[in-house]
Amino acid sequence: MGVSNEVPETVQWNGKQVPVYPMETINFSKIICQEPEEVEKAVRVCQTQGYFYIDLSGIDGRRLLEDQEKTLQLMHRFFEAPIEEKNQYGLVSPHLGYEPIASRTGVLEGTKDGYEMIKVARDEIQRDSPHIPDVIKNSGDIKILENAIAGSNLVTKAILSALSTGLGLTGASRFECSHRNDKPSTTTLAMMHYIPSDPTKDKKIGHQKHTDISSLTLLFSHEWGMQIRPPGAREFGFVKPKQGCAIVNVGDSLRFASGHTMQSCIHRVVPYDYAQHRYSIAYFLRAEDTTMFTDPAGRYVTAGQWHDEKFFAFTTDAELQKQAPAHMILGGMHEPEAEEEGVEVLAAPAPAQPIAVV
Ligand SMILES: O=C(O)CCC(=O)C(=O)O
Ligand SMILES: [Fe+2]
Repeated sequence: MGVSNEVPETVQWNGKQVPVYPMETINFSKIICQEPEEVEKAVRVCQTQGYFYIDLSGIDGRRLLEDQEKTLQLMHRFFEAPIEEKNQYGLVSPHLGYEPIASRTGVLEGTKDGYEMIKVARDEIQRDSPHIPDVIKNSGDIKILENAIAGSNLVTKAILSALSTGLGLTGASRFECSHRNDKPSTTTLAMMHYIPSDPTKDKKIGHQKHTDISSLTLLFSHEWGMQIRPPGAREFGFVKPKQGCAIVNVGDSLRFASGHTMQSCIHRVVPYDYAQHRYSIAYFLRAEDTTMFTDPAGRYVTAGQWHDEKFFAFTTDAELQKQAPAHMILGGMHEPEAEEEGVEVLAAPAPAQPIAVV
């Protein structure tokens, strides 16, 4: 079969045809220069969709792609280590430390999550003796983590700055002014490992449906599994990993800071190939802890408070989570009548077939 560059519209998954949603691509090199057309496109995409690919394949972004490959190697070494070594400091705070598999609600009714995660906070890595487990704390490892964090910070800040320009924000009202590098925030690099799982029988599955707390999330993964639910869409569908690109999600903080005009991306992770391990790296650019905004309930809250409340909702047991205000997990985004709640209904057990495109 010939190789096609076309994105297939649907893919066979879990016994039915599931959409593969297209995403716009924003060029990082153009964003750095704030080229007006690219800036306008970024604003439009954030207002209408809340997600896009950022193309890092040019000279300016390529280094970051290399840093991510090094981070992946480090992650393999970390996740293969014994649990006592991974859990040396436990979860020091919500944005720092190790979370074992099944710490949160899973993607299916009655399941727990199917991933383990190590988070290294941007503020923490700059301390003299950061809480990073010894297994990834030699000087080479620290350099890799620093580069990944600093590079991701540059990319997300450049996007943030372009969005401010595109919205005509000036002075202190520009988004960067509530994301200053030297002010405390929960900004963090999260490295995740999803274990192989079969949704027809396993009880530790994927990553529950949510919007991110962050302002912008920069996400790298070579493997399929990420699903989004675009604004107004009746069902979840996959997004395709794209060579040379990372995925950017708008999170709650930027939605709130934009007066709720930007869309927070509703997403989740499901096992695509049930036998596959999946690795993802997410940089969560968050607002300074003391930044104030109005949440979907009309409360005037700090970014720190929104983070803590939402983190609690994520990690609390499923019954309590259901009692959390509806706007909490989805950041005030609305879902049209749930035609399907996806994988809860497990029609057929067949895993997805690999797709013949690159
Ligand atoms: O693993 C992924 O691809 C997404 C992870 C995610 O949505 C999150 O950590 O917020
Ligand atoms: Fe997320």
